[in-house]
Amino acid sequence: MKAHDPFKLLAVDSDARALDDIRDCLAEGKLDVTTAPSGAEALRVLEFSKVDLVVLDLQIPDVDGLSLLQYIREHFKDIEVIMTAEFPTVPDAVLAIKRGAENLLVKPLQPDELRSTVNRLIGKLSHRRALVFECTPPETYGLIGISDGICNVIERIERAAAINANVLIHGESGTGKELVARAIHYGGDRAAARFVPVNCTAIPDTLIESELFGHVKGAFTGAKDSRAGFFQIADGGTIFLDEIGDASLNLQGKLLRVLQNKEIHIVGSSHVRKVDTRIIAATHKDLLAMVDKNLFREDLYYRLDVVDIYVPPLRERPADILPLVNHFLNQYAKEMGIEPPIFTDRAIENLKNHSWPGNVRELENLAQRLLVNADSDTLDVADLPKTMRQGVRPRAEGLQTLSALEAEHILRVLESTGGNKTRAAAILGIDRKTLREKLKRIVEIHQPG
Ligand SMILES: Nc1ncnc2c1ncn2[C@@H]1O[C@H](COP(=O)(O)OP(=O)(O)OP(=O)(O)O)[C@@H](O)[C@H]1O
Repeated sequence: MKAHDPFKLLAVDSDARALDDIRDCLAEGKLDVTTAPSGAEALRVLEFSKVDLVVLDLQIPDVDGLSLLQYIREHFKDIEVIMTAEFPTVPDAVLAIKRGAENLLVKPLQPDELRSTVNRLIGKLSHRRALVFECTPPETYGLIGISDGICNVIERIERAAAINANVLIHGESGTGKELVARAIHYGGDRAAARFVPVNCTAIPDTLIESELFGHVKGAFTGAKDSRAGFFQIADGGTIFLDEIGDASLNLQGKLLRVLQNKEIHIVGSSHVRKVDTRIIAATHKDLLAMVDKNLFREDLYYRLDVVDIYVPPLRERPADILPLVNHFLNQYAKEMGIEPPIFTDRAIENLKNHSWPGNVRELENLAQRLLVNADSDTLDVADLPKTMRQGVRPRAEGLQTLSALEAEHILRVLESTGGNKTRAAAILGIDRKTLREKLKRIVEIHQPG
């Protein structure tokens, strides 16, 4: 989508004459008007195309207009809605406004009133669209850091944003891969269309096609309504395939086919549909090693790896630690309405010596925790978590057993993920079950008696 594309208005009314009136009244504006005679048809339009504005009658035959309004609010939060009704009651009008409608207009519609309400909303939508285009972050794309590592990443983002090729981002968990993907999307000419993050580990094998390509009503048992898939939602925009290294071979095959043909089969429909979707994928795994072991398709790898961006771990760019921690302290202090505290030199030294297994995510969580617990305007070593208090670890004396070292590392990683076991397992390179067993053993060892 471009900044000057017309806005799309969907008029929903069971009365064909009312729909004609709306179309006639708004024909001259900066609008592309579509109509739907029922709620079901309206849902289909909403899910398969990018609508900006809906004029929705309260009394449509197959669904309560107020419920449809609520559905639109929950699923398409950027869409503006104007309700219409022939004999609206005061509670209806109050509920419509409460559920987020701009206005409730009484039928028969007065052309001047409809036009002025629509124009007001177009003003709002234009402003929002301009913000999307103008707010494209200039030099750093929202990435904080001064190290050579992060400067190199920013340079690669700029190059990737200027073209339309697929991108593969790799780096440890929490290094900022999703932030990089967003920067590429919002820094390029797809910024006005959607950025759709998809976690490849979260799609059950049985639902892959319907999740990716959508389905029509009745396509399978339980498909009560038509639903758009990720590729339709991201048409004109970008799909961010997170954890692509965990995609099943089945999912890899389906993705490869869309990348090759640039078209999708909506489940239950006999039509194919062209899609124009950019793919940015990310992983913390070594995909080439997986290709060697036949765990990742080589043809898919080369389709994704057109532009390659590596985000280094935080321990390899210690120069970024202070700017990052100060950025998060300022951000959260502002939200809490307090002055951000300042680190002592000793505390800064300890932050730099920490290995940051959870990377920037760990540092962000730490900043938040420090602020919540802060009881003075300085932060010293004693305020840091236990694992960061020693500074440089003792090397010769106080040597630990391998299992004690493992336990310490596991607990440190868990702390960095805020207790999230799935993420901790991913960072540690083990599955959740193994992590659970190891934790059980750690608890047993540390139990008194
Ligand atoms: N350079 C940076 N500047 C500012 N914030 C950052 C930076 N890098 C990461 N972050 C923040 O750190 C958090 C984790 O980043 P993100 O989710 O992008 O990491 P990721 O590599 O995609 O992690 P995962 O692989 O676990 O999904 C986010 O809140 C992100 O905004």
